[in-house]
Amino acid sequence: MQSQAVPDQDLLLSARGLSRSVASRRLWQGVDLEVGRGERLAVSGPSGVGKSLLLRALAGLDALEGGEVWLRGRPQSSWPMPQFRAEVMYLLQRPAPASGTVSAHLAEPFGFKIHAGKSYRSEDAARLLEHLGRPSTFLDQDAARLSGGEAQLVALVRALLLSPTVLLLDEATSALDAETAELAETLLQTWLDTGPARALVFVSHDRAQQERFATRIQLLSGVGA
Ligand SMILES: Nc1ncnc2c1ncn2[C@@H]1O[C@H](COP(=O)(O)OP(=O)(O)OP(=O)(O)O)[C@@H](O)[C@H]1O
Repeated sequence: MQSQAVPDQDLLLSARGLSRSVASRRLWQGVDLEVGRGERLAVSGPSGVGKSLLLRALAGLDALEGGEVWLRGRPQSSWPMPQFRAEVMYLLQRPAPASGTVSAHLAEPFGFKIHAGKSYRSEDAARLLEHLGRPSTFLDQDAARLSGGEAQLVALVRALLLSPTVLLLDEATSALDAETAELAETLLQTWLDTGPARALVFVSHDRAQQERFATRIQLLSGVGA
């Protein structure tokens, strides 16, 4: 896997020499990655090569087998993990089931200790949803009854409200119609442009989305590929 140098002052998330096996099968090794301020890095590769597992490793959701990940130059292993995960957020294709209203679901993480100091404002949620073509009444809907695409929109808004530094999107817009997917891209672009230092890493099987949205594409090759 090749990596393109990001100037030190812009570097947010980096990885060196990552490796991963599942059931004694080596998926990848020696993986280096860098993502800098404002970047939208696409991780590309064939099905089953381990793209999701790479994003999970970057997010600190799986123990690293080899190598290290750094956030703003500080090794993942030295961060309190809840704090690291509050800054490096991973969104998967099928968000975990939610309950209550959409608004209650969006507000929920603001009650977690790690997000103390941040506060939920329903007008912020409504504004983000409006960018995604949803009226403010959407906040009152039953979160358990959302369609797959709507659940993805809510997961995205929930993450953006918490203002992470790096957002890792794993097929996180795959259930959206083409028009709404483009609205999500525009919203993410705005989020990147308006924040202090933010970056995005995403996996998408939609080649057109990858080409139109990525600022850089990094190929993940399996061992022996
Ligand atoms: N927890 C696990 N235990 C064992 N094997 C796993 C586990 N998670 C993933 N795998 C296997 O690791 C390989 C890589 O999975 P992963 O989901 O990362 O691939 P991917 O590149 O994201 O695939 P796709 O493009 O199809 O979504 C697959 O063969 C998968 O079956």
